[in-house]
Amino acid sequence: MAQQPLLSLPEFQSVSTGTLLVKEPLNFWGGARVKPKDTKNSEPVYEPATGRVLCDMIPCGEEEVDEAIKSAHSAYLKWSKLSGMERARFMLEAARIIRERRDEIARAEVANNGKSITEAQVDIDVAWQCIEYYAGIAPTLSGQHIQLPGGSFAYTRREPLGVCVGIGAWNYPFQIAAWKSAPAMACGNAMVFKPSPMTPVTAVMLAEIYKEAGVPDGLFNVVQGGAETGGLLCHHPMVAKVSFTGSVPTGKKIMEMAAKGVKQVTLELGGKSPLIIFKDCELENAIKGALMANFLTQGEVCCNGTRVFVQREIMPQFLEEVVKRTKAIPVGDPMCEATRMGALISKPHMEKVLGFIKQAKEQGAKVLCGGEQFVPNDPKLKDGYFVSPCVLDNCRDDMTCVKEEIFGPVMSVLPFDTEEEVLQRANNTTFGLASGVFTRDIARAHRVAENLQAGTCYINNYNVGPVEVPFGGYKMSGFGRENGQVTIEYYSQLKTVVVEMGDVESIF
Ligand SMILES: NC(=O)c1ccc[n+]([C@@H]2O[C@H](COP(=O)([O-])OP(=O)(O)OC[C@H]3O[C@@H](n4cnc5c(N)ncnc54)[C@H](O)[C@@H]3O)[C@@H](O)[C@H]2O)c1
Ligand SMILES: C[N+](C)(C)CCCC=O
Repeated sequence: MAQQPLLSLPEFQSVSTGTLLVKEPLNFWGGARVKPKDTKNSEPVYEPATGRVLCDMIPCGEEEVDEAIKSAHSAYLKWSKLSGMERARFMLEAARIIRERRDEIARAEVANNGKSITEAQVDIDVAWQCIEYYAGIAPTLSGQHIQLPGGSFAYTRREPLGVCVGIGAWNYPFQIAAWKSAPAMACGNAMVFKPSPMTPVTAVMLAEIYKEAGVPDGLFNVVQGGAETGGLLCHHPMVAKVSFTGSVPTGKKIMEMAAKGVKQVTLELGGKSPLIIFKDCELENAIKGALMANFLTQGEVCCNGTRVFVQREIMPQFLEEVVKRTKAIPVGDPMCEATRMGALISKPHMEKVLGFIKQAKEQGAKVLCGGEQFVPNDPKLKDGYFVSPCVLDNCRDDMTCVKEEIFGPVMSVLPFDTEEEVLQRANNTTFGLASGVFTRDIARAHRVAENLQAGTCYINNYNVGPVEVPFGGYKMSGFGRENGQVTIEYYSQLKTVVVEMGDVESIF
């Protein structure tokens, strides 16, 4: 196994758009970066803001996946024997290192993903907060004592699952790796993580940070690759669980593969979430909420509220203000502090998003602003994948832009008249990840939250995601949860121990 020394993270401090080239191996197991065995299936990875090649993604084959999983298993044997307090100390140290290196990691994330530096910094903050949160939970994991007749008793033990696999999407590369590894590690598991082939750069930085924090070698491993490598992970007999973030079609395949080995699965899938704005809302907040619900990370957010239902009486004021503010969103170099929207993940994805907008116009929607490829003045950004943020009016529920996940900066606005009507329309989807409601009427807010078929309902806000709060879907948006206390149940199993204090009463 060829191993490289740790990459010094501070070298990312000087990264600006168009300057980063990643040459170091991007796999990590056995406590070090590992060079790929075979470079024949390598794929270029692009910097979205410039269209320049940032690095090569070289997929791991069967032998490498097996090495990574065995490395995880040997770490699991040590890690699972530590107390929660001991595990917490390593995790808190990892959180501290991430906090200290926030800007370097954020810059690498921006170069690879294309989102604005302002958002990337928040993502890194959420990552260390998640690790800190689960470090706090690790020492509290405990079982129950149950008294039985005659002095006998039973107790339960919350035990880890073993080697867990994490498979991530490209929109929150570092954060997803933290959301999966933190609860897994708190419960005593080890993890092999596969990032999206489009964003291979930052997960390995997290692996180095865990190593520096002192966790056993092999506790958090990174294998690079796409569908084939993902399949090898899901089928491996030493894997106990797969936690997946990505699209619905891939989620179905993951479930099928995991079913063959009766492995546990968490699926965090896509969405087409409704945001309902009643005429009695505080309009300024509702407008800000609609922008937050649609334009974070260039609209590439699973829980975005992309179907914005506005009560007919306030539609003119809502549209006027939302369009004015959408037009004012600074789109451009994602490394600049003033930028609020960067570049989409890839050229094909940008073309797909523009295709949805074209189709929306053909089906009768009216583009009130944006919806075009945007070429910033800076010559180095001329080949970047920028799209101007778009507001669509005259939308109907049967249009493709209203039914399908676009995963780009496109807000579809739909009028409604009554609460009953809007609830029926909002729930008329196979997705169920998130939802939102703006109203001053407390009773209505809770009634609507109760009746929306989604894993999250935001009242008078949207897309806030504190790590203490569970996150996950209803219907085809998936199952299982990330974040919050409940996620412990998805990374552990309960053993019951029954203790007899008297003699055995046998009927034989
Ligand atoms: N609910 C959430 O938390 C959440 C968060 C982010 C993104 N998403 C969803 O993810 C989608 C966009 O991300 P994407 O394009 O990376 O999704 P994707 O499904 O194409 O890929 C996700 C991951 O699965 C891997 N993969 C693909 N085929 C596989 C297979 N056959 N076996 C094993 N692994 C396989 C990919 O390499 C990648 O790592 C959107 O639908 C979005 O809504 C959901
Ligand atoms: C925007 N949030 C709330 C951070 C969620 C991001 C998770 C998925 O794309």
